[in-house]
Amino acid sequence: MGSNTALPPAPSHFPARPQFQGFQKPGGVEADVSNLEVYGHIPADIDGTFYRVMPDPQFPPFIENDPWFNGDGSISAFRLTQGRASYRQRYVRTEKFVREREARRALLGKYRNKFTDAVEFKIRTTANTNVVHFNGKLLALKEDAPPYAMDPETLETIGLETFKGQLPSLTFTAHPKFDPDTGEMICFGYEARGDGTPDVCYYRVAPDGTFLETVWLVSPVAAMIHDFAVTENWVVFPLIPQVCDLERMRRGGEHWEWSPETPFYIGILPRVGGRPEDVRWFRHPNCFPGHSSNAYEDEAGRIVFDLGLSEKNVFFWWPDKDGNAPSPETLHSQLTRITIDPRSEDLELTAAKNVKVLEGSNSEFYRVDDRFAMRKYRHSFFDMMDPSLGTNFPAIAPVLGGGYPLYNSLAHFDIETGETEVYFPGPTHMVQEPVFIPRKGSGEEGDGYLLALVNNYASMGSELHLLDTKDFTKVVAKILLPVRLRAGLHGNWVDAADVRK
Ligand SMILES: C=Cc1ccc(O)c(OC)c1
Ligand SMILES: [Fe+2]
Repeated sequence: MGSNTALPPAPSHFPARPQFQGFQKPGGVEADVSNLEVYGHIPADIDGTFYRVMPDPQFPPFIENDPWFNGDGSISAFRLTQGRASYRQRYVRTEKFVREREARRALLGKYRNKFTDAVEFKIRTTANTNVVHFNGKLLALKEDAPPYAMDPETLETIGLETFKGQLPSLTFTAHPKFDPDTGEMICFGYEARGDGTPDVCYYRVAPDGTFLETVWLVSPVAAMIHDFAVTENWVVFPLIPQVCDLERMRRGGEHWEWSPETPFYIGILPRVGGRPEDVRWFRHPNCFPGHSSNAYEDEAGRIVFDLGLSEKNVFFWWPDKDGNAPSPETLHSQLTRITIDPRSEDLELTAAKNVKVLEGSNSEFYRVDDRFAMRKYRHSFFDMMDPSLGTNFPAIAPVLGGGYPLYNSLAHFDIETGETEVYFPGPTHMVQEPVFIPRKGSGEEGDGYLLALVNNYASMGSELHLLDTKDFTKVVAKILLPVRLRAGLHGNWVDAADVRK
C-alpha cells in the first residue's frame, strides 16, 4: 500500500479470541527483577541463564483472528546463580516493533503476508521463535528473516545480523544446530529467495562467525521447513505439508495452507561438500512433522531421525483449501523414529520399513543433553499432555485462553529401557518447553537438571520449575515470577562458563 493510502482502523484492545484471552492476554511487559521468590532450593552448581522468547503483540492487530505466531518477540532471561534467581525481559527492537511504537498502532498485517501491511517494511520479522547464544551475542530468530542480534547481558537489540554481509539467504531457520565438539552452527533458510520460492539455502558457520559453506537447493514444493536435523555426515530437512502460494497471498490470503495431497518430504544432503544435485527427497505419506529430538547415524550408516509426528495438521489455524482443520483437542504427536538409508535407491518411506513410534504419549518440544546432539543418545525430555494425570480442566477453562496445543506435564524418556518418568506440576498448571542443564563435573548423558516455565492458572502467574533428572518426578525448586508470561516457543540454557567475556 502506498503512503497516502488511509491506514486500516487500529483497534484499541485485543479481540475476544482464545489466543488473546485469559492467560494468553498479551502482557506488553519489560522487566528487571533482581530477586525472585524461590520455594525449595536452587543447587549451588547451577550458574547460567535461561533465555526464552514468546510472541507478545505490542499492539492489537487490525487483522481478523491473527494467529498467536504473529506477535512481537519478547525475550525473557532468567539468571540463576549462587542459589538465587533474577529476571530481565525486553522486546526485540525489530523494524516492525520500532515503527509501530512510533506510530502507536499496529502497522504489520497478516502473518508473513506483506501484501496486507499498512506500510512498506524492509524487514517484517517479529523475531519471536527462538533465541540462541552464538559468538558472544544472542540471536533472536524467526524463520522469515535474518536474526536480530542482542546483548546477552542487557538484552539491548544490536540490530539485524547478516554476519558482516556473509549471509547468502533472505531467511534463517529458528532451529540452527550446534556441533558440541566444534561449536559450528549449522543452518538453513527456506523461501530463501523470497515468499513462495522453493529455494532452500544451506550454510555452515564457524564459531567465530565465518561462513564455511553454502549450498543452494530446490525443494519439491514451497512448504514450511520449521525444524531440521544434523548427523555426523548428513543434514535432514523435513517439509511440513503446509504450502505457500504467492497468488493467494496477493489476494490477501494466508501464507500457508494445509495440503493433504502433499507427502511428508524429507530432504537428505551431505553435511559437508554437498552439491545442489546431491539432495535426495524421500517421501512418506502425508502427516505433520513437529520438532526434532535428535538424529545420528547407526552402525550401518543409516540416518536415525527422532521427531514428533502427528497424523493431523498441528497448525490448525491454517486449514486446507476447503477450510478443514482438526480441533486442537484431537491432535496427538508422538516421539517417532524414522530410519533412512541415505544411499537407498528407493525414496518411498513406509511405516513398516522406516517408522517406529518410540513413545506413544501426546508429546512435543523434545530436548536432549546438547553435548550428545548429532550423536547416538539415550535421553529425551519433553512436554506431555496426559489428561489422566489430574488437570482440573473445568476449573481452569475460563482463564486458559488457547489457540495452540497444551501440555500438562514434563517427561523423561529413556530410549534404552523404554521407560518414561513424568513430572506433574499440579492440577491448575500447564508447561512450556524445558531446557536441560548438565550437572557440573558430570559427563554422563542426561545427568543434571530440567528447567521449564510453568503457567499457573490458579495464581494467573508464571513459575519456573526446576527438576533433578536423577529424581525426575519431584520438584527441586519453584521460582515464582511477579508476572504472567503467555505461551512461548523456544529457549536455551547458556552456562556462565560458556559466556565470552
Ligand atoms: C512452532 C513453530 C513455528 C513455526 C513458524 C513460526 O513462524 C512460528 O512463530 C512463532 C513458530
Ligand atoms: Fe520450533
